[in-house]
Amino acid sequence: MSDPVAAGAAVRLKGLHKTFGDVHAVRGVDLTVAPGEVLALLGPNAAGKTTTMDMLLGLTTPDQGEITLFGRTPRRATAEGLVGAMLQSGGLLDELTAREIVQVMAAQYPRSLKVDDALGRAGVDTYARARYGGLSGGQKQRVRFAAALVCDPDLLVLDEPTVAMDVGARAGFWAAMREYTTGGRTVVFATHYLAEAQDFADRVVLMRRGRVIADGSVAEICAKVDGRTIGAVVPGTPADELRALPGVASAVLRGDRAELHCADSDTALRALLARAPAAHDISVTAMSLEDAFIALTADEPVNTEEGV
Ligand SMILES: Nc1ncnc2c1ncn2[C@@H]1O[C@H](COP(=O)(O)OP(=O)(O)OP(=O)(O)O)[C@@H](O)[C@H]1O
Repeated sequence: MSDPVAAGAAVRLKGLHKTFGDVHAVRGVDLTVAPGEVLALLGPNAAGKTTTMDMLLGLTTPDQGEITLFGRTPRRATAEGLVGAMLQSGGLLDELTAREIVQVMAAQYPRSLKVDDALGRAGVDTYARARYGGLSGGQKQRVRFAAALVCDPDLLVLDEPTVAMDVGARAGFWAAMREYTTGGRTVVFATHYLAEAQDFADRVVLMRRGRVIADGSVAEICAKVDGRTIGAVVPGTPADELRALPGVASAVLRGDRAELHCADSDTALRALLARAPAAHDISVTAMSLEDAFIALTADEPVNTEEGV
């Protein structure tokens, strides 16, 4: 490894490919994650996020490519307790209590947090003695989080960690994550909640059809998509006239309030004020992460399981 960043990387994926029958799920993913980085993996359904994470953790073998975690194989890094994971798949034993599950996990590692500490950080204290099988979906997620944390890992890998959590549980989860990352630890998480990526990630990697199509900070990803949105109250101006203004790509009118999506917002704003001099309450905003996500994955069928 000649690249010093790659040499000291928490995660290094090089030329990863994975095929399931006819489905080429991951098609040449290269990714280096520095220690201390919090990386959100985004993409539509079937983009290859879970397959990439499973390979990263050594749960699935790539057809091609190399994976190292802190310079070790995934298996070795996991055995040394450097990696904690919270995955969509893999059930925990329904008969055990939350506390027993975390105890079993802790016993497998050379160093670990105190079980009560992990339970407390994950917000499980109040139902630690309840059987796992009897817990709600969001409560189970938090037990999984405690189980991932207990080895006191340097890298946490989380696949849609807040699925099934209510608003309060989700806020508690991210507060615990902030505490965990304060010490410079690394997190790779996949999510469909773009606000979580926006609020929590240092870096966003956008996947589509098995490839990385954008990689950067939220601001950098948003800047990949040209355009801005102009909002304004425009009394008596028909939508078709707004749509026809130079610089405007599309327009939505709700009552007198217009939202103009613009390829060239300077030109559009001048034209708007010329056409509707009474326009007021004007705002010009950059693309949100959601706008960028939709634009960059635009021809992707929504909610399909097709990967080819
Ligand atoms: N074990 C498997 N057997 C067959 N096909 C699989 C398997 N695992 C994944 N796939 C396929 O690989 C593609 C990528 O799936 P993957 O779960 O990695 O996507 P994802 O980005 O995590 O999607 P989602 O957001 O829906 O969780 C999909 O087409 C999926 O059907």
